[in-house]
Amino acid sequence: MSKTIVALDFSSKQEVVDFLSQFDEPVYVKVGMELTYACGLEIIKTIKEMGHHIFLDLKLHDIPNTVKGGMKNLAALGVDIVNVHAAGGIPMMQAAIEGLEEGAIDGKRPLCIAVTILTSISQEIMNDQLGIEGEVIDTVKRYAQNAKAAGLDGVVCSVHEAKAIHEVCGDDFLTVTPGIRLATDAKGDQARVATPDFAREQGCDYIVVGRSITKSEDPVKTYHLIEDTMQK
Ligand SMILES: O=C(O)c1cc(=O)[nH]c(=O)n1[C@@H]1O[C@H](COP(=O)(O)O)[C@@H](O)[C@H]1O
Repeated sequence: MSKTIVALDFSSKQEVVDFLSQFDEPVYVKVGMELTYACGLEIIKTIKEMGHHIFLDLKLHDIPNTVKGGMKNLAALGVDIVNVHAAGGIPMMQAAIEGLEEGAIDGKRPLCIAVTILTSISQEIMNDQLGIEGEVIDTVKRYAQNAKAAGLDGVVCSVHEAKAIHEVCGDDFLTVTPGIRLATDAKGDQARVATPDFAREQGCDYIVVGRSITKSEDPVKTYHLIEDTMQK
């Protein structure tokens, strides 16, 4: 199974089809709000028909009853992973699982993971703007433990927290890590970044890579370079 999830942050179906047509193997892709708001959930069907795995990244964050209803409907799409914000609290995350179980096709629900502290959030932003005291790693660990207590399958975190999360939540608890940059890439809007090499060393289960692949001159070649690094 591929360990690289490619973020399809595009605004049209044509861009998605053109991008994926370059690959002659199944790719694990992430469909987020940009693509969903442009194309609707119909795009899931298109990507599934092309044979790819899908992480549907809609980051649900609302009261438990609303998240439960939302997840019940998402479960019917047959995607592989969905997510919520851990900041919604344990009852909201439990409701997400209940909704997924109710809506599951053939009794098999998608994996559900919780976004901890976004990789675009620095230590300073977390302390000074969000008003959360202490170190980022401690908040991320606490959110991960909440996610595990609620019955989720893993978290989204930065590479820098993956090892600590496996230590407190176990090796089976998934760490999905965006904020991936090649050594030559600019950080852009991300704050807590790391290379694929470091992600492998830290034991990340999956890395999420967007612009380093989608905006590269040869996306297929860059994808394989990154995936080979993860599989070393
Ligand atoms: O949930 C996510 O996927 C996510 C969480 C997070 O903390 N940081 C983060 O960057 N992401 C997503 O990961 C992708 C990163 O894109 P690039 O920065 O272009 O590699 C984007 O689609 C983000 O929405």
